[in-house]
Amino acid sequence: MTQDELKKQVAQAALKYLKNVPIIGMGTGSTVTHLINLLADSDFKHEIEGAVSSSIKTTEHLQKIGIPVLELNQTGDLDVYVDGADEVTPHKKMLKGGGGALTREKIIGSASRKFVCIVDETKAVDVLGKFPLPVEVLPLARSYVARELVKLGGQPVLRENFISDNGCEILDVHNLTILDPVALEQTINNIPGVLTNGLFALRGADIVLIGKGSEVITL
Ligand SMILES: O=C(CO)[C@H](O)[C@H](O)COP(=O)(O)O
Repeated sequence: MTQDELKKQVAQAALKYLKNVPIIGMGTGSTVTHLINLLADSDFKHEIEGAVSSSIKTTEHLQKIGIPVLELNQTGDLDVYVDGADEVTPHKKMLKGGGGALTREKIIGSASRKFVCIVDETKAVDVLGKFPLPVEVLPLARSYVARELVKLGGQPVLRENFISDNGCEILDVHNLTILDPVALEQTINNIPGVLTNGLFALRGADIVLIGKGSEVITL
């Protein structure tokens, strides 16, 4: 199977977590795009009252298939949030933000009782950090934050021609050794000017679905 076929397969397996959930939380990325397409053809789409979306791209896609998009401020905590990841460990810690939606993803994921992470097998790792760690920064703090990230041993690279949905920039940090993802997540978030970083370790996933060969593994 191709990587895209694995993404579609794992998205299919995630559909059942959205059944009988009136207000769903929806992530961002190509795996989630498959999920929204499958949702459009599902027999329970009409039962969904609305969705809280993690990006403008996802909002547009949800609206296109007729699912109303709600603000998190209107809904309170959600039952289920489904999203992809760039890396995930057997302990369900994730590295996310390849698509640049990390801040909203972290907010909605944190405000959800169940975080379902859907990935193809190439994203399953033992140790996080091969994928460059995205750090969303206020533009005026970019250089300062970059220097602080160098002190932590990383090599920050400004994501070219990219402005997040929050009007911020992203530094992709290469070569970090992530021995303690919880500690590093907190350390980076404590740098003034950082909106958030792509480590999802303090609040990892509750369920991880991995598309592997012809099957889907559940952690
Ligand atoms: O964190 C993300 C976006 O900010 C995505 O979940 C992550 O980049 C995985 O994307 P894809 O499903 O396209 O592989």
